[in-house]
Amino acid sequence: MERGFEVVSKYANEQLTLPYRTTQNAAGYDFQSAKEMIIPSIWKLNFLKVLWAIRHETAVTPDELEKAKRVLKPFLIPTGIKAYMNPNEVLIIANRSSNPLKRGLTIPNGIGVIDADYYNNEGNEGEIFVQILNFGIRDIQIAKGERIAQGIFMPYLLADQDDQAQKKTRSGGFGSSGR
Ligand SMILES: O=c1ccn([C@H]2C[C@H](O)[C@@H](COP(=O)(O)OP(=O)(O)OP(=O)(O)O)O2)c(=O)[nH]1
Ligand SMILES: [Mg+2]
Repeated sequence: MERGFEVVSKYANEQLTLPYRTTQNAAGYDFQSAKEMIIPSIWKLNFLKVLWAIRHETAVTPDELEKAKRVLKPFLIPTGIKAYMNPNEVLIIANRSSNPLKRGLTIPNGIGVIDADYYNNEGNEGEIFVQILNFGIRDIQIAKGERIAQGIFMPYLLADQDDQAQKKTRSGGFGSSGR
């Protein structure tokens, strides 16, 4: 066993498709969304009003502020998939190039870095999520099973000083190691 994909246990009975390549020399394994999701356009809220209000400390209703925070925060699309790989390998999650062009969907972290020690971590079993922000003018509906991003396995290198820093055991993702 070198590297590959498995369905995380909470999706065991949902007939998810493991990531796959669509052409002979495709580098990326396409990941599907595990759930139907609506990704609201960041322009949907009264964006300028909220920004103006915050900046000038004028009245903005708690509702407007809540909506602003919700819509401006990236959404995490669950894939229901975990990836195993050799310890010197990493899985890079990249956007599909058609996503920004056709649907205004961007991956705000640029790329996702899926560490080998994320697999089966005690916090979330290593489920891979795709961060998405919709900068388009329409809300976007993502169907369950729709391809949303691609994963590329790569080897990575260590710096000469690598053993100087103590290593922790990974217990989750998205800031689990602190700030
Ligand atoms: O798009 C992504 C990026 C990361 N991850 C998971 C896998 C990765 O191993 C873990 C940690 O990612 P990263 O190190 O980039 O984020 P962090 O903010 O430094 O979190 P942590 O403190 O958990 O390392 O989160 C995803 O599922 N999707
Ligand atoms: Mg990290």
